Amino acid sequence: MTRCAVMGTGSWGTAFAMILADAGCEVVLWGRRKELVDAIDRDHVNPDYLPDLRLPESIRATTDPAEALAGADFAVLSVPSQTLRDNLARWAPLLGPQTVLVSLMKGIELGTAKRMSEVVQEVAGVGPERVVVVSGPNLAGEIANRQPAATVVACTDEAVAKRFQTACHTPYFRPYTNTDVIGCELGGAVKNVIGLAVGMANGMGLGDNTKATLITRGLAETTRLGLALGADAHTFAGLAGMGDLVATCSSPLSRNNTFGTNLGRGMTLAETIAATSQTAEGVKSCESVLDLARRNGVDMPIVEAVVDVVHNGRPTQEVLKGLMARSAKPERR
Ligand SMILES: NC(=O)C1=CN([C@@H]2O[C@H](COP(=O)(O)OP(=O)(O)OC[C@H]3O[C@@H](n4cnc5c(N)ncnc54)[C@H](OP(=O)(O)O)[C@@H]3O)[C@@H](O)[C@H]2O)C=CC1
Ligand SMILES: O=C(CO)COP(=O)(O)O
Repeated sequence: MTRCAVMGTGSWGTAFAMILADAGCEVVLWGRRKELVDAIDRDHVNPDYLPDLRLPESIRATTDPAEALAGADFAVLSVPSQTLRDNLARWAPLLGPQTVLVSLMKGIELGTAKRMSEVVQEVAGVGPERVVVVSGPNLAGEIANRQPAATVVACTDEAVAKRFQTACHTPYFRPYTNTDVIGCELGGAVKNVIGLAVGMANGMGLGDNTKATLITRGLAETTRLGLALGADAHTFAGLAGMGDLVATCSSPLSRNNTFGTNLGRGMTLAETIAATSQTAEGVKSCESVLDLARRNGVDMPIVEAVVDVVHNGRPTQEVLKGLMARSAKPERR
């Protein structure tokens, strides 16, 4: 039986543990808070993140990373991106020699501008063939209801991607493989930033033309960055690109979209942060995505606009005016 450790008892870690258990894997969830872990282990419910979901009884939970990772075929990493490096440094000595690390995270590291799979390789000291990325239109709240969804399982080694595809394939969750890890990760990280922008437009009372423009031009700048980094343009037309962008930008379940909506409605950054209990990766990753773009000479005006609002305190109206006043240019260049 395939054994999976899921590191993180947040909304996606918990929903993904359910997927793996439903697909027939033996699953141990690791969480850092004893009271939450005890509730999952005893009551088969995660009251803090997905209180309406009754988890499969086969899922065990622990606060001991060694217990979670012992004998794991796959270590599925689901903590906020900016905490991965420190967490993984503690977990790396506990990994088996064959354990494949799976990133569910959609962020870029601040300071280094590294993708999560790069951080994993560096900290765990493993090659790219031991790192899998899962990314797609996968709002945890919908998956927890076992609503049909698809995703992308990416690894440079297609055989490894296929192994994890089998491990997480259920009647309601359909994983496709891809060997373009860079494209899949960028799709996941940048869509959060575009989700913030679309949320802002929503909060400002703007309509579907504005939102469709931000989505489409957002995808154009994501693709530009991806091509500069060696990704395959086709990935951005797929589930990890367009698919996730559409889900995030249209759903009130998206934390990034909701965060942007609150800012667009005129809440201050401090008020918006106080109103957000879960991880909205784009809030931090907008800065690291912009950093990555600048390091590679790529123009990302929407990402820059989001940074201006979120981190430089510029009013949304003024930033939007600035985007519209950019010089006229051909759609493709
Ligand atoms: N939710 C979703 O729909 C989806 C999320 N993702 C991605 O999955 C990743 C995880 O997000 P998600 O589960 O949604 O986030 P949540 O905010 O729901 O949960 C965060 C989890 O990380 C834990 N955590 C927070 N800070 C630390 C830390 N410093 N060290 C260790 N653990 C910590 C939290 O523990 P505690 O409860 O103790 O604070 C909690 O278990 C993100 O990168 C996100 O973009 C991808 C697809 C879908
Ligand atoms: O990544 C997600 C859906 O695919 C979840 O989006 P949020 O993090 O914005 O909630």
